[in-house]
Amino acid sequence: MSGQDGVTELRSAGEHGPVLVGRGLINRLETLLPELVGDKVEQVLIVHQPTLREIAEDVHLRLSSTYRRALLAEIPDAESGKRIEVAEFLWQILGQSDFTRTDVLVAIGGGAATDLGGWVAASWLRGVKVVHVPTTVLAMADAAVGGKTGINTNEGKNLVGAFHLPAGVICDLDVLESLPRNELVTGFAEAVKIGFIAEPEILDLIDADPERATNPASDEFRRILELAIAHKLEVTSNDLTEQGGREMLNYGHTLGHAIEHGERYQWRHGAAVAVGMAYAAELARLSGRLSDADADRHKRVLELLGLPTSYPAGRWPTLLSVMARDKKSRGKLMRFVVLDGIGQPTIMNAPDESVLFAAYQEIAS
Ligand SMILES: NC(=O)c1ccc[n+]([C@@H]2O[C@H](COP(=O)([O-])OP(=O)(O)OC[C@H]3O[C@@H](n4cnc5c(N)ncnc54)[C@H](O)[C@@H]3O)[C@@H](O)[C@H]2O)c1
Ligand SMILES: O=C(O)C(=O)C[C@@H](O)[C@H](O)[C@H](O)COP(=O)(O)O
Ligand SMILES: [Zn+2]
Repeated sequence: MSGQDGVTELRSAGEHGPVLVGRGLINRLETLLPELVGDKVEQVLIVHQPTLREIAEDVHLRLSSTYRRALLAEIPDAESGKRIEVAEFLWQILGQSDFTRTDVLVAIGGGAATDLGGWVAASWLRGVKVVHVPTTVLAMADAAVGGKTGINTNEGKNLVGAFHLPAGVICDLDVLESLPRNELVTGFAEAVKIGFIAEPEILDLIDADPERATNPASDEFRRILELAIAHKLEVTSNDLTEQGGREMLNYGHTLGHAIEHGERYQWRHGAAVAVGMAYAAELARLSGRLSDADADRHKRVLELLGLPTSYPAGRWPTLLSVMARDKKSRGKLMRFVVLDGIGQPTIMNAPDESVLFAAYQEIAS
């Protein structure tokens, strides 16, 4: 899939911009960005997390010579950035600089930064261009791709948002060198998710050598990343607004989001989704859909990576009430993504509360 300069360009049939994967890409942003957004742009707003300050300042310098004005905005880290107050701060900057529909927002950071940046771009003037520069494994493999954007509210995760496709996504593998191991591994959970719902090759690569699979310098890591991106692009280009196939990308998220909410967002999204997948596997196994071997494979692969697969027994009543707010619910009916086999995701409609509880007991610690 790689081009001559070592850059892979992944594209989808729809209006999603290209996803570039390679090295040294951020150092070429002043030439890459105009290729993605055209030549009408006068202003850019670069939004970044505190951990990416040095990189963002360098990008700011580069883009200041390309555009009439480059603005730089630092947002609070992680989930504290996905809040309405932070969006208001960015809207204020956009308003005070007369940011127009021909201008572009560049979001640099993990999934929290691309979710917030994407949503501010979606809402400003009802939609300005956004280019994502994801800097975590999770954001490269999942969050920056596919156009889901949003923020949290006190009641739950991502409850406010919009579908807004990026004009491009730039995955510079060099930036992963500074990523702490825990961030790398928890972010990997979303690639594992794609492995279970559609691309078992990802699981085979992890089984064969988990160290190499999670090493951003290895061919295996790049293969996994590109498989995950390509799958997400394909699914979301067929179903941007989650009327059908896209729901499968929510595997492990019904319980996962409830755990994040219950933990006041001190758990990483990927870690919560790992527990959520272990739970969904038990739900499918107890319902006679998934074999014991395939359910056990969830636990094995996740634990090989050092991801959690259990959660305290006493939390069930709260988790159940938060799960009811999941976006897949229809009225009072809860819906879960489960597997009929590896690579065969489907929706389980309105499961009985007794089976939901029984599955939880299988993962309860
Ligand atoms: N829109 C989607 O389709 C989608 C998909 C998956 C997840 N998400 C969202 O993404 C978020 C999780 O993303 P995340 O795991 O990337 O979390 P994150 O954005 O909170 O980043 C995790 C941590 O890593 C730091 N960091 C980022 N890049 C770094 C780097 N290169 N070096 C050192 N530190 C770095 C960040 O500052 C932060 O502290 C959640 O809010 C989740 O809901 C969205
Ligand atoms: O892109 C999607 O669709 C997904 O569900 C990907 C998920 O990994 C991601 O965490 C997403 O933000 C969850 O969406 P939500 O609609 O359940 O908030
Ligand atoms: Zn997710």
